[in-house]
Amino acid sequence: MSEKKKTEQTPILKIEHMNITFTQYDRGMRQTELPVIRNLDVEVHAGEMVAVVGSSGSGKSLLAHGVMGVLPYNASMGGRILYCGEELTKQRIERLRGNEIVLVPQSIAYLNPLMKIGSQICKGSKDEKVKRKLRDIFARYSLKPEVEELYPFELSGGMNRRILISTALIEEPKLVIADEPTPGLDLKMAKRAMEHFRELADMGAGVLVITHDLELALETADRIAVFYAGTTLEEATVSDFEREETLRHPYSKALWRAMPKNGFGFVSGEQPYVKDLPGGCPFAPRCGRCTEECRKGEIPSREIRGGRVRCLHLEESFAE
Ligand SMILES: Nc1ncnc2c1ncn2[C@@H]1O[C@H](COP(=O)(O)OP(=O)(O)OP(=O)(O)O)[C@@H](O)[C@H]1O
Ligand code: NI
Repeated sequence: MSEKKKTEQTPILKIEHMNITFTQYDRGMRQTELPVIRNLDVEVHAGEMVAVVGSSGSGKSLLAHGVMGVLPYNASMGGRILYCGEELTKQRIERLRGNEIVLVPQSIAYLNPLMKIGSQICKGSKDEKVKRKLRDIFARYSLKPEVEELYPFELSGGMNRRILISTALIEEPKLVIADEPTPGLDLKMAKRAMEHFRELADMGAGVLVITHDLELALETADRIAVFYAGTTLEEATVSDFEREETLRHPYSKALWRAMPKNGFGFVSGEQPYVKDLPGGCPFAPRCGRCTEECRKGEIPSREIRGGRVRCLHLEESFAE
């Protein structure tokens, strides 16, 4: 699909200024607020596969759960989620969840331990069409037909992971959100799963894959949202990742340098825990370009060369 056509269409999913905050009580029963996701924007169009790439604990699963309407009771969410141009209200997501909008959850603990694999995936359906689709999916993921009659505890972790993916993909979803769908899979299976998501996008669905594996994402996705400490620092096309110079944010550039083919570059320091988040840019404490300005207030998201970025130093780095 051409870039132009893409921007003219209403996105399947549009997340605007998403905030997710936990309310906690400390020992003195004092209430504290823990802002885990702040001001996050992401868009997914029909026919597009977007990968949200971020490290552990950055809030990726919460982003998925926020869209699916399954946040824990002590979390509150702000901002707007639009599905096909209309607000995705609680009632609407409850209706669409599991059919038009599917989640591939991060943990295989989401499988029902008391239900045989076959009926679990087909959700009890006896429909011949569903059964045929199940057989196709099994063949694709190298699962023998006998597996249908087994329970999750009888399968290995990697097999259960494939079952989890199959459970979501037996539907004909318009929007797929996959939360770390590949851990525990060998490289061949991981690639097969990503290619399966790619196919769903090519058939017209919007696909949002959440992962920490940038390299795998670059092989299959169209765009990458670089996620760090609860927000997106950059949205770039996959081709922007071919060279360090075409990337916009210093953190994305650091991720680029850390890829094996680019020399395993190392950036010192750690992603801050939400409680200790500095004001301003969350990457500031680790950034070579950081100035006083970066540590003050919110860094606005700006559009530059067809992507988006939150960084104050663009003018000098892109004087070209
Ligand atoms: N119920 C909760 N109460 C308080 N804090 C929570 C709760 N659930 C998650 N968090 C915090 O929110 C942050 C983000 O969690 P989340 O599971 O979304 O991270 P993630 O990016 O998916 O990590 P991983 O790669 O390990 O799956 C973490 O720092 C976690 O401690
Ligand atoms: Ni997670």
